[in-house]
Amino acid sequence: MGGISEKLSNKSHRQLPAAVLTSNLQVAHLIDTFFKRLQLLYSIEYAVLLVYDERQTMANECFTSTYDLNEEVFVNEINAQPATLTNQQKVIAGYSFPVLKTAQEWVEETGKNHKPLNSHLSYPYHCYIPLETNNHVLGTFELHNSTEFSTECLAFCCSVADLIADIIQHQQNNYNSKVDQLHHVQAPPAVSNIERIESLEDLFDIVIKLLPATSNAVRKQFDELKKRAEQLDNATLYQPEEPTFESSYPNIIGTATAMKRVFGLIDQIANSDSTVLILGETGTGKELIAKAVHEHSGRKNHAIISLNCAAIPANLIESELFGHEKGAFTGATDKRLGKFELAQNGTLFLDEVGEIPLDLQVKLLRALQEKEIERVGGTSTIKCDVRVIAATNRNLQHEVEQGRFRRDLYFRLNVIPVELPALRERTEDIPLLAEYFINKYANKTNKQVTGLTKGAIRQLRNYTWPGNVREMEHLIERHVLLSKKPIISAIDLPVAETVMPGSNGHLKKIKTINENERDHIFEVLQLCNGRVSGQHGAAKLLGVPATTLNSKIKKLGLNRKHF
Ligand SMILES: Nc1ncnc2c1ncn2[C@@H]1O[C@H](COP(=O)(O)OP(=O)(O)OP(=O)(O)O)[C@@H](O)[C@H]1O
Repeated sequence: MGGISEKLSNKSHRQLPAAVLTSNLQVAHLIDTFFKRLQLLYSIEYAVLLVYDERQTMANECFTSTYDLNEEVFVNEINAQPATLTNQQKVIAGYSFPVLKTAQEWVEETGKNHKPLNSHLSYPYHCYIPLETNNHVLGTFELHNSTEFSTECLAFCCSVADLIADIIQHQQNNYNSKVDQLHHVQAPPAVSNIERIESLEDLFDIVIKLLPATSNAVRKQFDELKKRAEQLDNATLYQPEEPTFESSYPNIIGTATAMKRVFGLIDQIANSDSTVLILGETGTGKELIAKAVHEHSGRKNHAIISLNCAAIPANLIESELFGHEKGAFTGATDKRLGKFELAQNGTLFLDEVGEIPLDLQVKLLRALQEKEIERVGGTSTIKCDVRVIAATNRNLQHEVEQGRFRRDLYFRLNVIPVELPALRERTEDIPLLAEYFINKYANKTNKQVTGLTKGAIRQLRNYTWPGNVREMEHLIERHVLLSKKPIISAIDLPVAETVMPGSNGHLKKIKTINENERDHIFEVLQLCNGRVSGQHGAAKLLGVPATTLNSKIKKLGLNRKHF
C-alpha cells in the first residue's frame, strides 16, 4: 500500500514514479526493437530516449542503445532513476521541432571551455527529435552518429518519435486513470492506436500506416524503406522463441490465451463422461481436440470412433450410427454394427453433428439419454456405454431458432462447450505452427527444410486463413515439398485481386475458376441455410453427391459458420 500512497501524493504534479513507463507494454523492448531497426536501416550508432517529468526539469527515464561496431553487438542501458536535467539537456528539452547539430556547433554554442558531459558528444553528428503529443513535449529521441543523417532516416525517425510519444502518453493515461479510479474520478479515454499492436514486429507497419496520406514524397520514401526492410526480413532467418510452458498436448500447437483456455478445459473435463460440444470454424482442430479429450480420459484404452455426419447421405446416417439387422432394407445383406456399438466403452466423435436430419435427431437424443440403441430393423435394445463428443462449425443455436435442430438435443450435447478460435484470431501461434508443420513434412518427405525467414513469417501472419490451420498445414506441406533451399524465404499465398474494366466502365474483379466455384457454392449454401445434404440441401441443387460438395467446401476454405 505504501507504493500506492506515494503515487497518490504525487498526483497534483501528474509525476510518474520511476519504472511506471517501463512496466507496461514492455516499452524497453519496444525501444530496443526500434534501435535495432535504426542500426540495420541507417547504421545509427547511438540512440537515446529521454522521458521527462511534467515540468521538464527531470529525466524520469533514459534508454540508451549503442552499437559496438567492432563486436557488432548492441549495448542497451535503462536508467529508471529520476535525474535532474543537465544544462545541455534543458536546452534540448526546449526544442519543439527536430534539431540537427554537429559537435562543432555544440562547442560553439556552449563556449570554448565546454566539456562533453555525455560520451555521445564524441560523435560528430547529432539529431534531437521531440516526443510530442497534444502540443506537449514528453521527452526527446536522440540520435548520434559518425556520419551524417540521410533525409529518409530523419523522416523515419520523426514517425518513430510520434509513435513512441503516443505510447508514452498511453502509458501515462493508463497510470493516471488508475490513480483517478482510486479517487473515483472519471478516467480520461486511453490513446487510440496503441491497442492494435500485437507484436513488436507490427510496430514498423504501424509507423508506416501512420504516415499522412497526402505526403506522396514521404510515402514514396517509406514504401522504398519498407521494401528494404522486407528484403532484410526475407534474408533473415526467423528464430522461434522457446515455448514458456510445457504442454500436455504436444501435437496441438497453441500458446494463445484462447488455446490455453481450451487446454485447461480439456484437463478439467477429460476424465468425466459428460458430452462435449466442440465449436469452431472448419480446420480449427475440432477433431484433434476430440482425440485429445479421449486420450486423456479413462476410456483411452478403448476405441474412439468417428462419424462425419456430413459425409454420408442422410438416409444412411441411421444405420451408420446404430447398425442394422440383415434384411432391414434393400442392400442390407448382412447384419452390421453401428458406430455406437463399435465405440463400446470408448468415445464416439460425431463430426458435423448439425447435419443430422431432424427425424434422426430424436433417436440420437434417446441413445444419449437411455444409453441404449436399437439397430435398424432390430427388435431389441442394446446397452451402449459410450461417451459422445460432437463438433460443428454451424451456429447450432441459430439452427435451433430456425427449427432445423432439436432444442432438447442441443442442450443434451452442449453440456461442455469448447470453443476453438479461428487462426486469424491467434496470429501469435502462426510462427509455432509453421515450425511444427515444417518439421512434420520435412521428416515425412526426407527434405532438408529447416525454417522460414522473418519475411515469410510476416506474410503468414498477414493472411486471413479462411481454411484455418488445415489450410496452413497444406500450404506449408506444399512449400516444404517444392523448396529447393533449406530456408523458405517467401510464401506463395492465394493471389490478390486482379481487376479489369467492366462494360459500364467500372473496374471489375477477375475471378479465378476456383473463386467462381467458391462464390457459386457459397451462394447456393446460403440459399439452403447451410444445409449440405438431404432433400433441401445444396448438394442436390448443385447436382453433386454431398460427399463431393463437402470435400469442395473444405478445399475451397469455405466457412459454413457464415451461411
Ligand atoms: N492446434 C493445432 N496444432 C497442430 N495441428 C493442428 C491444430 N489444429 C488443427 N491442426 C491440423 O489441421 C488439420 C485440420 O484439423 P481438424 O480436422 O481437427 O479440424 P476440424 O476443425 O475438425 O475441421 P472440420 O470442421 O473441417 O472437420 C489436421 O491435420 C490437424 O492435425
